[in-house]
Amino acid sequence: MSRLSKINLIKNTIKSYPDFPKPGVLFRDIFAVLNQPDVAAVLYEVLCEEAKSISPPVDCIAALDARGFLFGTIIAKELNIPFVPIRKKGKLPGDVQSVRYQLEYREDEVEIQTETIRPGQRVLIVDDLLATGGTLAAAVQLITKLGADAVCLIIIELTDLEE
Ligand SMILES: O=P(O)(O)OC[C@H]1O[C@H](OP(=O)(O)OP(=O)(O)O)[C@H](O)[C@@H]1O
Ligand SMILES: Nc1ncnc2[nH]cnc12
Repeated sequence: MSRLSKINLIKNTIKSYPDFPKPGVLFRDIFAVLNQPDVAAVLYEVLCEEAKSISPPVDCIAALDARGFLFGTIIAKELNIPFVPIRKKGKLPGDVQSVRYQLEYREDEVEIQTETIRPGQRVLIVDDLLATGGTLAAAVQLITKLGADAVCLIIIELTDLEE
């Protein structure tokens, strides 16, 4: 299967739900892909190929709570590099760095354990979806605060939030 066919298969499997969780939001459900093992395998393959092609290579994967975890752990295993969680406020023990941000339909705060990232590392941030970009921007800020460099890998980019 060509790369384009793989991407089209993934795209056509993602389900869309109008007006969820509130009017005006077209919710894209990545779980529809994980519900079909053959399509999930294609998605994992595309993500791992993408992550492996990054040059210079990344030192670890930082994935976003919660849907980013579904893909970040698989990429980390395939590349044999550490997995680091970026979680919603109050869920990670020990010393943490925090950043507050605005989502498409609410406000939130994300945290990372300071000991998980070393200055100078190249960190691949993984998430399922980019809407306003607020979550990703907050994650990049967290990585930067710890003195590391951020590279990003996102599955779905919403190009029109009014859709
Ligand atoms: O680009 P943005 O406007 O910031 O939105 C994108 C973020 O919103 C969703 O996560 P959510 O916070 O809903 O958490 P979940 O993964 O736990 O469902 C999604 O998984 C992204 O992380
Ligand atoms: N439109 C959307 N679909 C799925 N997850 C989202 N997170 C933020 N906006 C979203």
